[in-house]
Amino acid sequence: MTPPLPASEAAAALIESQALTIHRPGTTEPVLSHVDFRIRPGEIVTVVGPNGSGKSSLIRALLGHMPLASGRVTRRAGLRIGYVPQRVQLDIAIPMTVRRFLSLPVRVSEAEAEAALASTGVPGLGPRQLTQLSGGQFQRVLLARALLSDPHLLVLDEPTQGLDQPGIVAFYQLIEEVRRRTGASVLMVSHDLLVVMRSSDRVVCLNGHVCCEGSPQQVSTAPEYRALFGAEAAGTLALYRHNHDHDHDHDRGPVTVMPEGHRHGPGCSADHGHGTVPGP
Ligand SMILES: Nc1ncnc2c1ncn2[C@@H]1O[C@H](COP(=O)(O)OP(=O)(O)OP(=O)(O)O)[C@@H](O)[C@H]1O
Repeated sequence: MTPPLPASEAAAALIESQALTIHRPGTTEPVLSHVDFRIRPGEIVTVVGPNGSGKSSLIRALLGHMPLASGRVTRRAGLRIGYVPQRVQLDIAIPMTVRRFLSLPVRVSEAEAEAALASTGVPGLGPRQLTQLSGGQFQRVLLARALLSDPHLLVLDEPTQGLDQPGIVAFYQLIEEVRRRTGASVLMVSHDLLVVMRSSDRVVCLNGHVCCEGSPQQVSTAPEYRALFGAEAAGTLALYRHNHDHDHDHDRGPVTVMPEGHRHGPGCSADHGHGTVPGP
């Protein structure tokens, strides 16, 4: 279990960006403009947005894996991060057992490896080849590996790519359980709009800049979100309301939208209000 933070740091962000701006390599063309972002202890925050909207770039910049054109990223001193990359990047053909994979790059004991696998619902997979795993098993092995460092923050970049609908739902349930058990915050990129709505504390809708941000309920009714996701957004909202009519959180503040003068990316409503969208 991750040790609780001192009270003085309880509300402080684990990672924060201010006016984060990234350019396409070798150009001055912005991939992300003036993004203010923060994740606090214990939160599940999901970043949504169309293909190419800069979601992965934001994650990489927050982790310090990408140079900034301007702005600032602050990570809490001593922050331990468990990273689950996009599945495609680790879909390797070289023979390797799950057990060996879990010891890369830091060697772990047999007991630690088995406990991590058990905690993500795949006990006993240690001797299996990575290439023999199903998509769902592979994602759980990736998550087990990320948990081995006892992270304060789990970062997952489209963790359910290639999974079927029941597999997606089961994976997000596991993420919520991990958060409950370890107290770790979770930052993820996802395309699974409905499941995102159900399992996140906060959703950030990105399209080269922050289009809108707030509780799932707030974002799903925001015009910026609807402009980006169209019919899919409307369907998501209907399902979200249906599933959550017992559990709406009315305490949260209003949706935050960017101040005047921010750049509109393609697909972002050009006439949305600059100011504050009232909460539900
Ligand atoms: N190494 C790179 N060189 C050049 N352009 C890049 C590089 N990495 C990202 N980009 C560009 O930056 C933009 C944002 O890419 P990014 O991968 O962050 O988007 P994304 O929202 O994660 O997309 P997807 O949903 O398709 O994964 C895209 O236009 C992409 O082509």
